[in-house]
Amino acid sequence: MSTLHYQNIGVIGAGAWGTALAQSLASAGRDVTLWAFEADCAEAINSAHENTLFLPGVSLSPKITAVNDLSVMAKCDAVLAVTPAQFMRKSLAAYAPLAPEGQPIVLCSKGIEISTRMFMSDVLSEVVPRAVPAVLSGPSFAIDVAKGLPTAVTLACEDVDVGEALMQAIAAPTFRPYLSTDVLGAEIGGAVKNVLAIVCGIVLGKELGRSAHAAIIARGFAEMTRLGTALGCAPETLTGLSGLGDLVLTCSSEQSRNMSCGLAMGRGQSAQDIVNSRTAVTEGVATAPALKALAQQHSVDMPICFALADILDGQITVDQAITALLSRDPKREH
Ligand SMILES: NC(=O)c1ccc[n+]([C@@H]2O[C@H](COP(=O)([O-])OP(=O)(O)OC[C@H]3O[C@@H](n4cnc5c(N)ncnc54)[C@H](O)[C@@H]3O)[C@@H](O)[C@H]2O)c1
Ligand SMILES: O=P(O)(O)OC[C@H](O)CO
Repeated sequence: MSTLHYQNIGVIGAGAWGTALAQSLASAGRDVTLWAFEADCAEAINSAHENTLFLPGVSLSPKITAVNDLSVMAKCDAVLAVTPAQFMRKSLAAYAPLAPEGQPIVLCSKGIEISTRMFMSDVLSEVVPRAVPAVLSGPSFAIDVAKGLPTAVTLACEDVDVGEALMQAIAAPTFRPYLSTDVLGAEIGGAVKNVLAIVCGIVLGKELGRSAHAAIIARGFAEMTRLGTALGCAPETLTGLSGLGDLVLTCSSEQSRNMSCGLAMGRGQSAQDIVNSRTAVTEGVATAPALKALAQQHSVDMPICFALADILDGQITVDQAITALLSRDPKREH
């Protein structure tokens, strides 16, 4: 049992997920300060207790204080970083001069930075090296968590004492974190499953059937495992909540932004048009090319993920990708 105790929790990023996490933390009795990038979003949360921009229709706890000023985060015992992956470096860089030595920063976003092929923990170590890094990831739709529907997630931190204290702070009646020390392993699942969820959406949008859908999930999991193994992650992390757990959720629900993006692509819309029509982030679209580059750098074959990257950058059409995947040489399963 850790002797550390975290009561004041900051959340950087008031999108759907940051807001849902703030709500869950408040339900667990924590004092929560939620930083919103948009000043009017912070104002709406404080005055109407609703995030009308990113999580409309959920009545938020009045115990959540929203701010538009990052300096408040420095007074918190621990901070959750929840801005989309492609904005994470910018948000952390703005916070870096304020961050106290040894403050735990829990990365809750899922993706790989396009320009550097870095996972969020690599970005954090580079930008705020004096923070203690942790990762929270697993099957968790923001709306479910905000409504108090139950789920379980992986909470990874190499410092076991800090990890245990974070687990105590984040655990809520219907939100159950399981502790791990495999930070990178916990990040891989979240990044790769978003890419695979788009592919699963395409499969269903093209009406290729549930058998093809299940085959993509299983072969996609094999790709995730190959990458994780090459990068030194523990196999049990990949079969856990942040890996297989989140893959199953995201690939099987139209509620997922990534899955629904794929569905629309399978029905003929371009990814760019879909992304442009949304205020919400579709992380897999940005992560797919970064994932392809990272996997190639490590000589890891991920044909399903590569096919999506090639569709997104216009090298091949959806139909050509399907034909190419189906005409690969037969192989051993393992
Ligand atoms: N929504 C979910 O169900 C869910 C669940 C688990 C994890 N996540 C992950 O959480 C992360 C955040 O997703 P979300 O769903 O909360 O976001 P969202 O789609 O609800 O909102 C978009 C977010 O982007 C921010 N933003 C837009 N422009 C910005 C800029 N220039 N600089 C900084 N921030 C900017 C907005 O303030 C807002 O917080 C993603 O990595 C996502 O994969 C989401
Ligand atoms: O809506 P998505 O596709 O961004 O998925 C949300 C969460 O990551 C599910 O765990």
